Amino acid sequence: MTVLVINSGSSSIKYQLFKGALALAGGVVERIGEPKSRFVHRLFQNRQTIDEAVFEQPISDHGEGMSQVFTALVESGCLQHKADLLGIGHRVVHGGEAFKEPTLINDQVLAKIAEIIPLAPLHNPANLKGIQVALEIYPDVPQVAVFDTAFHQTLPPSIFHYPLPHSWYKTHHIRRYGFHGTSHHYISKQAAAYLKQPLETLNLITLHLGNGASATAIKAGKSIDTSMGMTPLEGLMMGTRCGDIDPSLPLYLTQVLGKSPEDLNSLLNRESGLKGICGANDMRQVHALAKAGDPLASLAIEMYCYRIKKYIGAYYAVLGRLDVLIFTGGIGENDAMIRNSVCAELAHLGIVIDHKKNQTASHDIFAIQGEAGAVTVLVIPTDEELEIAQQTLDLIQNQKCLGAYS
Ligand SMILES: Nc1ncnc2c1ncn2[C@@H]1O[C@H](COP(=O)(O)OP(=O)(O)O)[C@@H](O)[C@H]1O
Ligand SMILES: CC(=O)OP(=O)(O)O
Ligand SMILES: [Mg+2]
Repeated sequence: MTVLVINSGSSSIKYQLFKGALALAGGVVERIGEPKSRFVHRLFQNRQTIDEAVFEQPISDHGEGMSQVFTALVESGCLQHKADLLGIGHRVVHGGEAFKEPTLINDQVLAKIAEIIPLAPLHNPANLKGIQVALEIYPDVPQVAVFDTAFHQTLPPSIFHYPLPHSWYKTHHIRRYGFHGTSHHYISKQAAAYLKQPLETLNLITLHLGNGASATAIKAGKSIDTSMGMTPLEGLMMGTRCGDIDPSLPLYLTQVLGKSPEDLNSLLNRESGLKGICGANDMRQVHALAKAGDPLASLAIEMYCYRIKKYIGAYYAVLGRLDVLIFTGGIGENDAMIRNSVCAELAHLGIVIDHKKNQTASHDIFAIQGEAGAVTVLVIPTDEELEIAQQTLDLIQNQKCLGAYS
């Protein structure tokens, strides 16, 4: 029996089909609603892609996209019938304060996710759309929502409150929530298993460095602070998002430069970060520009690493003792130069990198700390889809034990 995991974005659907912990197939439907939609369907064996089909034709909406995914899964022999699916797990970015754990989807849950839309206007409508479409196609298959915010529900009040009028929290739920929780949680468990130590005994800082980027301080297996806030805009510098800035800046942009709320949204979410400084948001391209002598690309890299370093210092202070520092995400997993710059001159905190180990190219976990380092530094490939599949499976099996499904 298999579990399908769906990560539905505003113009894309990413999916993976799992049998236990093994991914059988996966892919992405991109540019939905645009004339040049693209659907890539891959088959996996032992974590390697053994076949890839690319379809380039217009896909008008998420419903059509999801139907094509289902057809491709059946035609490539991954699913004989809908009944082969034990469950469907959906990534939902914002769960507000309502969802502290994976949740079986029903009408009330859908209504609650819709209620949270004002807190995550970029993400939740697309997630909801994916769920609605999957429910139409697979009405009898149990569906589970797994929230990016759930792992951070352990943040203490002194961390999750903003120093703003308290009534705003009461009436408008304005607080810090944190994101990428599925990834931070997954890599912390992977680190504990790799080190053969109970997670509860470890103090960790996890760095998820992808297009979006966030840092989390984890103590006794719980998130105690994280860099993203009410939305995924706060914290580290990202591909196109600014991260921490003076909160007066949007006021200045509105009052002095006449920018509208839509302009601000676009400027801060899509035109800032690496892209804002040097014009490129893909870190590989930023490196290429820097190598070619572009001073703005070098500046962007320097800013990116400095801001991560600052969070490491802050979280070290908060944790009191640091056992493990983890890099993950497309940049964290692949970019030795960024890891090196982030960790440079942190020997006074016990963070020392072995330059040779740091050059390792691997799809598995590897350690990169040097002999002189007291802190274990790990590179861990994240797998949010696998974590969602496992949480979905656990929940459905528990429900079955309770007799909710026959
Ligand atoms: N080999 C590499 N070296 C440096 N950066 C890389 C490499 N591979 C991927 N990246 C970077 O990873 C980022 C995307 O990370 P990813 O985790 O895939 O993002 P997403 O948030 O979309 O899941 C991009 O900036 C990309 O340039
Ligand atoms: C929450 C968030 O920032 O997600 P992503 O990195 O997928 O954009
Ligand atoms: Mg990712």
